[in-house]
Amino acid sequence: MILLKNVLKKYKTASGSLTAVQDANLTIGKGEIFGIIGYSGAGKSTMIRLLNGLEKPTSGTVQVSGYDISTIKGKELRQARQKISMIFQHFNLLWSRTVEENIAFPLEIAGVGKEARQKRVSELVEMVGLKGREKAYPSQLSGGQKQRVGIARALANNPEVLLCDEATSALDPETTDAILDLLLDINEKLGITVVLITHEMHVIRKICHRVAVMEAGQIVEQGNVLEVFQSPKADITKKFVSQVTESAEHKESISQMLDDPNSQLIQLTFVGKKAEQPVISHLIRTFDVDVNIVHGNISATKSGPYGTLIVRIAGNEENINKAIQYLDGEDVKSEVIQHAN
Ligand SMILES: Nc1ncnc2c1ncn2[C@@H]1O[C@H](COP(=O)(O)OP(=O)(O)OP(=O)(O)O)[C@@H](O)[C@H]1O
Repeated sequence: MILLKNVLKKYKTASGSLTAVQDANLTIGKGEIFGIIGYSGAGKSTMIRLLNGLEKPTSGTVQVSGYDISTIKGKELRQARQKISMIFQHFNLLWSRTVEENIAFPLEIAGVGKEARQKRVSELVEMVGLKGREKAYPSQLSGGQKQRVGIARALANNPEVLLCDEATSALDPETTDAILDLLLDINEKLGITVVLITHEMHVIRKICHRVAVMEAGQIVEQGNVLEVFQSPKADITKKFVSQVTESAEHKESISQMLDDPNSQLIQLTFVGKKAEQPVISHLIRTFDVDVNIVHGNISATKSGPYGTLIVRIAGNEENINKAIQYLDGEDVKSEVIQHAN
């Protein structure tokens, strides 16, 4: 459905050339929800503009829905763009038009007749949960309702790909979750491919199947969301994962416990069925160690549950090491927590 091959994008700037994306290779399957996460300046917006043809790569290939976006122009590019729709952080609605007129707008542009337009608009209003608000103007809507209009408008012409540009970044946590649930529902009902860019790991955890992590223009890590949560490799990925698993308060209390010379703090990561097995009680019975649970957390991802448990293991060094080896053998990822340098 989407293929990026060796994509390089350089911008010309007053002080020379700036590399915004380099060595980007991605394959996104039909019907997938794929997240691209990175901090500001990582190159996410450039990636999305490469996907909808607003930018051409300096070199490399971008293919979407069977179109070679990196080379096509004019009429062919316009046709391709009808299959690729987009929603935005600040909604980009027409303020002088009502909800139904906003949703009808892309249908008018596509030359859809009045009757068919009305029918489609009412289907879309129903789908995004805006029934009863058809005649309202954007200024009379909450942020979440505005994004619902944005989503309905984006779906009007039955696109194959929906690009979401920080679509929940302007919303409060509860509204964010409601909009993410709507995107999930639409993806399941319509089989539409969703590509979203975000700086929030919560968004990735909640709805994405796979994720690519970007830093300084490069994809530093990509994979199945559950696997990335369980074994983040790049430092930046570890930071993103800790966004959902650790609070600042929790980091502080952990840091105070690290000074005890007779125990080790271990972070255990469980996925799927492992989260339900009696690993800890076995640990205490088999090895001569004491185990104290310091912190526990379990989150749902699109592909199953993911849990972290921080335990303090006390005993002699040999027994602690044996206990850690046992945990590794059980396929539970364990990591000794040390002071950050
Ligand atoms: N049109 C442009 N001309 C010159 N430089 C640009 C242009 N667009 C983006 N850049 C630069 O490319 C780099 C990547 O920017 P990009 O907007 O893709 O990152 P981002 O991850 O989306 O960040 P943000 O969330 O802040 O937009 C940045 O250094 C940015 O300044």
